[in-house]
Amino acid sequence: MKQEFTRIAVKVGSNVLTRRDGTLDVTRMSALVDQIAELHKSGVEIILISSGAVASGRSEVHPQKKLDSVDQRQLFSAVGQAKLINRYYELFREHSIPVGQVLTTKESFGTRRHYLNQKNCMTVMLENNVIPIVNENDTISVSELMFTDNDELSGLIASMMDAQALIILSNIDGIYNGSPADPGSSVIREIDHGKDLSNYIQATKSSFGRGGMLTKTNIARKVADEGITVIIANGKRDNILVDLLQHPKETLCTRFVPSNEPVSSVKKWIAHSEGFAKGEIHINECATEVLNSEKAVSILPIGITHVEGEFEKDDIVRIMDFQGNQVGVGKVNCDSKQAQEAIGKHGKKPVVHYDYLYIE
Ligand SMILES: Nc1ncnc2c1ncn2[C@@H]1O[C@H](COP(=O)(O)OP(=O)(O)O)[C@@H](O)[C@H]1O
Ligand SMILES: N[C@@H](CCC(=O)OP(=O)(O)O)C(=O)O
Repeated sequence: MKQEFTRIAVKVGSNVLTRRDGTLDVTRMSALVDQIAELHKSGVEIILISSGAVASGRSEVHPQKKLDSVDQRQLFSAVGQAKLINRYYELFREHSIPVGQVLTTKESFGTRRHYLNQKNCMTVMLENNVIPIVNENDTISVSELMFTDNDELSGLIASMMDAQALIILSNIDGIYNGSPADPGSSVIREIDHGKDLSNYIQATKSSFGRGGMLTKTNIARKVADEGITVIIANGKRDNILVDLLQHPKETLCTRFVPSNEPVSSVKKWIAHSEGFAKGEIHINECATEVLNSEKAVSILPIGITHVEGEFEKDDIVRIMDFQGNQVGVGKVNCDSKQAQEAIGKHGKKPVVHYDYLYIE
């Protein structure tokens, strides 16, 4: 059967993989592995981003004394990740599919070089028919060095690997147009660009999840803007992955319509690099206007009102409009001192070139 996608990233949330008591749901894992194996055999390249390390480690160790949240996460994930990958290894082996483990950190996306190293690693895995299984390296990612959650990580991976679709599997059928607990609300089937969803999303999240629906929605929108279809669906439903690909119209989920404007690889990296921003470039009203137009424009010194923070050439900065709202992210062409000196001057080189500018 002809499929819409030939390369997909699949993110499986903690809740899909754990039972109510926090133990690893091996039956569910096995069902998902069977589906991934079926798609893999039909020619779809798959990158799996799997949560579940902390949840699966929790039932294995029983600390003598009370641990703080960081210690708990480090201890449980160290034990749980080994258990998780071991399970995947055994389950995929039944289908004669080799898998490889990729543990990453937010910092590993900070420089273009690290980014490309990771991309190369996963590309070579796919070329050799190995399914990459990605998770955050929770043992060394602490507080500000952490991803918001694995939804954020999955967005980065889908974008970096030029996936055609990102499928986020959670314990819910999609984004509801009200409280999911309210019988009157239903799943929004399709979300177009620019639709404001903030009224629908509740702050609640499932018992083992980290970010909740809000991060899922923000990530989904960003990734869809880069031309990648994003699907949020229920990983606990039988055959969900195969159904999503083979019977997309009949399968319940929320689908973010992708933008059809191509985004370059560098811009995709910049789009997800906001967390590494070293400073801010504030622009005036006129520059804000042109930036929001359809034109391809760079940030020139003439449109800059002030510069905040200290940065080096090639660092990531936030672009702020005349009202102080963030409108984009870019890679600077000079350091903060040179940018400062050039403010308001005509005929100078761009501080952020269009090729390295991502407007949100
Ligand atoms: N409008 C909404 N539609 C669907 N789910 C929502 C909505 N608002 C809040 N949620 C909550 O988001 C949860 C899913 O996010 P999360 O707990 O992070 O899951 P995961 O562990 O799969 O990443 C749902 O179980 C639900 O409780
Ligand atoms: N890296 C963590 C994932 C935590 C997380 O983001 O969970 P989720 O919100 O379920 O995707 C783990 O493996 O336990």
